[in-house]
Amino acid sequence: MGMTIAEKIIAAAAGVESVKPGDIHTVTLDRMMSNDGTTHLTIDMYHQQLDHPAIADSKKLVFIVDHNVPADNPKTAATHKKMRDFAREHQIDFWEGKGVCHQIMMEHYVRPGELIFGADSHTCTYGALGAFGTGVGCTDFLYGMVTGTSWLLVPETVKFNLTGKLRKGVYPRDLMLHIIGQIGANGVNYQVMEFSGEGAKTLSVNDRMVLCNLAVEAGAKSAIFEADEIALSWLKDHGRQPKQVFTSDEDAHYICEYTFNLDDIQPVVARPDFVDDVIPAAQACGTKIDEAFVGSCNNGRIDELRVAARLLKGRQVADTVRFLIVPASNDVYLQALEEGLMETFMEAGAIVMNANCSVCWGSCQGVIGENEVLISTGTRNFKGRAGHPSSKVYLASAATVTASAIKGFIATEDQL
Ligand SMILES: CC(C)[C@H](C(=O)O)[C@@H](O)C(=O)O
Ligand code: SF4
Repeated sequence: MGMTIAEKIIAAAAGVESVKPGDIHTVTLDRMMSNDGTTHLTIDMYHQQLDHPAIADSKKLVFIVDHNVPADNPKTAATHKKMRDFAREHQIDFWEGKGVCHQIMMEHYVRPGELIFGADSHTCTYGALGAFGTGVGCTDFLYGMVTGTSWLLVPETVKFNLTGKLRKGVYPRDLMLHIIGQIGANGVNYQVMEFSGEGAKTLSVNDRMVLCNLAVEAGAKSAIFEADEIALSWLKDHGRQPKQVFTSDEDAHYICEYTFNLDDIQPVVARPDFVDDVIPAAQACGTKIDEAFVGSCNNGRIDELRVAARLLKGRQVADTVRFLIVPASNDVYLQALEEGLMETFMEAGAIVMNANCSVCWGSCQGVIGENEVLISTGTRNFKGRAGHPSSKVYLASAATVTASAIKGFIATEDQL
């Protein structure tokens, strides 16, 4: 029986010839990332429950402060200090205020064929480069930190065959929200979403990140694209070589297969409070909004900033709306500066913030008040995600978010 890309990565990490879904293996981790959401808890466990043993390989560890940065109160300042001190003591790569963890990982670390654990659910993003990334809790992270290994139950793989090409005015974000709407928030629980087909070839690494990143919102253990020439040339541009490039065998086993024709996708929104409550954006048009947000590890890259700038050029953000634009990293920020996008944002009356999770995380910047409505390119829209429990979050593409910020109510770009 052949193997899928994910199975081949796990087999290599386990040092065995082959694996199959349902097997449990001990795997060697290529890289581990943890952010300020939970690293302080891992460090506490390390000191209190393990009596501070040696770290297996600190060169494989990356700590990133991105969720509440700069610190917004003494409690988060203390968690950051704990991370900073620990990273210094153990020579761990440490990033603070330079961008959202997954964006930093993609720009600087991830390589095709790697097995990467992150103490963050959207670690599945790394599949855009043909790596197996998955989110773990603090206990598993700590175990990996001190042993360099972990256990892994080999997941089933689901094939997503993509055909056609997205039409003008339709974005990868619409495609992925549409897919989640179709398969549901539990659609691929503990399974790998493998994207392939001629439609996959029309997607850039940025586009693939949008798809892989949101996979966990359908319950996925991981998500992956084959590291093809598009991924390899992106990697080369970023000064890295693959660890190993894997392709799925002809006779690999898939638990099921779906086909999505990209030509059929239209702009959509996910309604509050469920990511899989997806409807055509046209049906939500007219809903009054208080805040709009372009940013996050899902949708805060240069592509989305360019879309926002294109629509904002010569227009103004509605008086009744706060429009937050937050680059996913400083590299994205610098690129936007170079292209003059920041001027367009400022002239239009948007609020540009430092690279961080911002209101996607909903505990630091831009939180929304009682009964307020946010339209967001963030990852989640459950009750209270962006602020007050009575507030509401619609998820949409950067184009729909920007058009809505200009109009003051949910609108699509063709309505401008
Ligand atoms: C803080 C972190 C553990 C959390 C996650 O795991 O995803 C956050 O990034 C989120 O998006 O909700
Ligand atoms: S941007 Fe949002 S989804 Fe991504 S890591 Fe930050 S809080 Fe989590």
